[in-house]
Amino acid sequence: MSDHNEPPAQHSAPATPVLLKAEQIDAGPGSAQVLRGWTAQFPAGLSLILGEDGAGKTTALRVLAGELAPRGGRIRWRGGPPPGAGEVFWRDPQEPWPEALSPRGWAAQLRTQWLQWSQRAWERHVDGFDLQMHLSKPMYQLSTGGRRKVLLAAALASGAPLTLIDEPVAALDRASIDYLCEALDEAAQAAAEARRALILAHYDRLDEGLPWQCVAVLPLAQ
Ligand SMILES: Nc1ncnc2c1ncn2[C@@H]1O[C@H](COP(=O)(O)OP(=O)(O)OP(=O)(O)O)[C@@H](O)[C@H]1O
Repeated sequence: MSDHNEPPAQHSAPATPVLLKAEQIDAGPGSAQVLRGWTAQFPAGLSLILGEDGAGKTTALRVLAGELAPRGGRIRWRGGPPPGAGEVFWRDPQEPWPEALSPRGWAAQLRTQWLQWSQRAWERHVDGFDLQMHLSKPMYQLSTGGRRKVLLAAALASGAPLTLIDEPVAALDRASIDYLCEALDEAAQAAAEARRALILAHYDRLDEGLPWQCVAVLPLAQ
């Protein structure tokens, strides 16, 4: 980007080698153009896409996940083409759940799908988010916060090379937010060591103590 009036797309430079790059991405849902020339670099460990409501956080995650094709620009993963579906853990929290799928049933599916799935981590997060009593219920019977916690527990247990999480604390109670921050702190270290990228999108930094490797700022009305 050569326009000197444009706000910086990258708030802090990654401290370790870059795993994932978004280069000059133009994209948006439907006919909307939400991202214009979006450029960001994500290293191993924990990173944040930071932006206000409507800034394009979900759009950015969908592009990184390969769910939404950009109209311009490109995604690079480990120096090559974009990550394949088998490398990315991503589920739009707004997406409806299959009828009759329970958290336990979903975890059983994910265990076969993700080589690095940690059953121990899943069970710990189930306890940490107080999900035990909901494990056998269909997802649609859980509250919005309950479904969000299941999604977080699964994302953090997946061990996927690239894990993308949208609006992590939406509809969460205080105790669950505290547990999430502890779990993220631990997951950040594990991801950095295993050279995996864990990327969240949110409107603030959640907890100043979290070891953000990179904070990519999405300005409103790019
Ligand atoms: N299908 C669509 N067609 C047109 N515009 C859309 C569509 N879906 C979303 N938008 C608009 O695109 C903009 C960016 O949406 P996006 O969901 O990526 O932003 P966000 O930062 O995640 O914000 P929020 O947290 O409000 O969802 C918003 O203004 C939204 O209203």
